Amino acid sequence: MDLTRIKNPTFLKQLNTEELELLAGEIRQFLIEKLSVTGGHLGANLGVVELTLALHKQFNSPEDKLIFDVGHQSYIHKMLTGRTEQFDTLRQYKGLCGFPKMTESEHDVWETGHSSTSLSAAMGMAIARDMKQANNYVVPIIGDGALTGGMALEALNHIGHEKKNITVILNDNEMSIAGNVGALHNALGRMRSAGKYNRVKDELEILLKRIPAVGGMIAQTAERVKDSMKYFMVPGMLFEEFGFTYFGPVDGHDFKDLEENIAYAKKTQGPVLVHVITQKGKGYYPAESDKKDKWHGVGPYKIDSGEKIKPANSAPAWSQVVSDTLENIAGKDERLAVITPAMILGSKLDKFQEKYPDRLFDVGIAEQHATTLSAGLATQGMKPFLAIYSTFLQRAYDQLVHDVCRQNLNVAFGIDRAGLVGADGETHQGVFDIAFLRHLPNMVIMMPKDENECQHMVNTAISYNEGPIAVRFPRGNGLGVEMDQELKTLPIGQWEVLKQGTDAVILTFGTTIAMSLAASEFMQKQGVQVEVINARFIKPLDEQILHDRMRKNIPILTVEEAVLKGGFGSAILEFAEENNYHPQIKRMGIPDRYIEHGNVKELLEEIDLTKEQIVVELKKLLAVSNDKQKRHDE
Ligand SMILES: Cc1ncc(C[n+]2csc(CCOP(=O)(O)OP(=O)(O)O)c2C)c(N)n1
Ligand SMILES: CC(=O)[C@@H](O)[C@H](O)COP(=O)(O)O
Ligand SMILES: [Mg+2]
Repeated sequence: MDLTRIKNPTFLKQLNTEELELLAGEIRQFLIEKLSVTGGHLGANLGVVELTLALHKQFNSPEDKLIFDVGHQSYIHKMLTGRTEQFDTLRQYKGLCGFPKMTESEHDVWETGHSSTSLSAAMGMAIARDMKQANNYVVPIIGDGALTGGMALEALNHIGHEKKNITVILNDNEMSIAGNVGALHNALGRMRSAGKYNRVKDELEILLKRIPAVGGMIAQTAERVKDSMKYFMVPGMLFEEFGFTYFGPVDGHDFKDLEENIAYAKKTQGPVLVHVITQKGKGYYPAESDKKDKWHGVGPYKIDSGEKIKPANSAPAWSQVVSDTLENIAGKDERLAVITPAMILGSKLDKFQEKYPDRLFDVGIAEQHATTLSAGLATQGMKPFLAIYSTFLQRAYDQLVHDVCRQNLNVAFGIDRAGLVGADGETHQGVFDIAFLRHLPNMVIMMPKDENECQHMVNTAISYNEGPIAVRFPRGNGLGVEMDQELKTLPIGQWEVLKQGTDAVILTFGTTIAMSLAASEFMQKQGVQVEVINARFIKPLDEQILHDRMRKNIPILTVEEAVLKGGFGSAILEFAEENNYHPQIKRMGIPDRYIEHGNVKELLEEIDLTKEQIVVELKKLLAVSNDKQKRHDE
């Protein structure tokens, strides 16, 4: 079938099992081909082809609300809702988003990207439905990994209490990005092996109803028998205790099983949970057989061999530099414990885990727990290093404020994916961490200019014992610089002059150093000497340098790949105001809006965070400054 002709999912209602199976095969083939060029979350999507088809056949989207948790597995949903022909632009600039996006389709009723929000959103939609006395279905689809997120458990608790009609589809593939972890994961494992329960319960109820209620004794005893059997037989007892009717485990690749159980669930009053067992990567051997992550998220690859097409850059990944440094230090510092909230592979910590299995803690998708656990570790004299993406650290704001910084605990944060991340887009850009960390008392924030300075900053963070400290670093690979053999500790708050100059100064750090140096070189050719300083400590500031430059009234340009509001540039403005200086200051960075997906270069150009714009801003600064000087001299 020509998949690009699918405009909406209603046609599915006419298809029988064989036709659905045929369609599933075509969709799988389409995804394998398209993503071999664009990359994307192949493994997760290959696992939900049948499930998504069955859901769109059984429910009437968008009246019925299909809510995809994390949303990385919504490609089939997008294909069924008229977006197949956009897949050549998947996760590209101005192209198809890799997560649900309301502006793309009315069928995308909730936007995700961060995990574990679907049940709470579903509860909100169910309450609204009931207040409006409507009767649509609300159907969150949540993975076994996302279910380990605290929000999901908060929502289960509330939904079960309110007994709202919500049909939760648990997509259980035993995987998070890597293998799933946690007691809940183990409980799901028991449920997977427990076999069918629902029909047994129904048959039992039919049998019990046939027993003549002699004086009620038999019926009461029979009821007790049923309930006690329930404890032994209900694989989903955990969910039944939460007030849900549990259906499953259901074969997530068998249309008959899927449709039968979804139909059952639709007829059931109150909260329902359908436990669907799927296989991540299904239908593509290189993904299915992958031991690490079942091709959760991949770049381009060769279809026949499954060989991944590596990008040219041979420099080590920033995450690898951090992980290797942790490994180096772990051998010398018994206090070190490394914590990751379900990102062991993204943070390149698998090798560390092999070498130090007792000092690496994967807590699941639980950033709040990870942060306060780290704080608890620090109270006992240990040195926790929390490896966490900038965007996911947002989940733990109060733990930062209330547990870590207020108690001034020695927690080190390795803030990965700091800055624009590119293809994952607005839900994942790591651009807010400076703004939400800088105003926290006691917090130290630094960012390295290259991998060599990165290893020294990791070492500095671990040897620092005066409170919380964060080293932030970007997604991707480093610059390929020479690495020192000996680790150093950097003096806290000390900046580094990279290029001398007296006419203006650029204060910058991390990924915007290169464009700043290039702009300064360009200005030098025009006879203007622009100093470039590596402001590698975002907090505390290098006050000695600032007093010196501001006293001389040198125009200052700050450049950062982070939000302007509350960012590093704001700190410079605050310093001038607090010390009664009045230099010309201009800030460059991320504007006050969300930055969508695309490659980082395109995104930087979109927001004018470029060498060319730095030159423009420098010229404007100098013009104003010269004018001021002229008026002053007259
Ligand atoms: C708050 C948050 N933390 C971490 C992630 C990174 N992440 C994306 S998908 C994923 C695993 C999700 O597992 P599951 O829900 O089982 O979905 P599957 O990929 O197995 O289909 C993780 C940890 C995220 N998106 N959001
Ligand atoms: C969907 C999700 O949140 C993760 O899969 C994320 O996309 C990983 O990002 P990296 O590719 O930067 O590790
Ligand atoms: Mg999973």
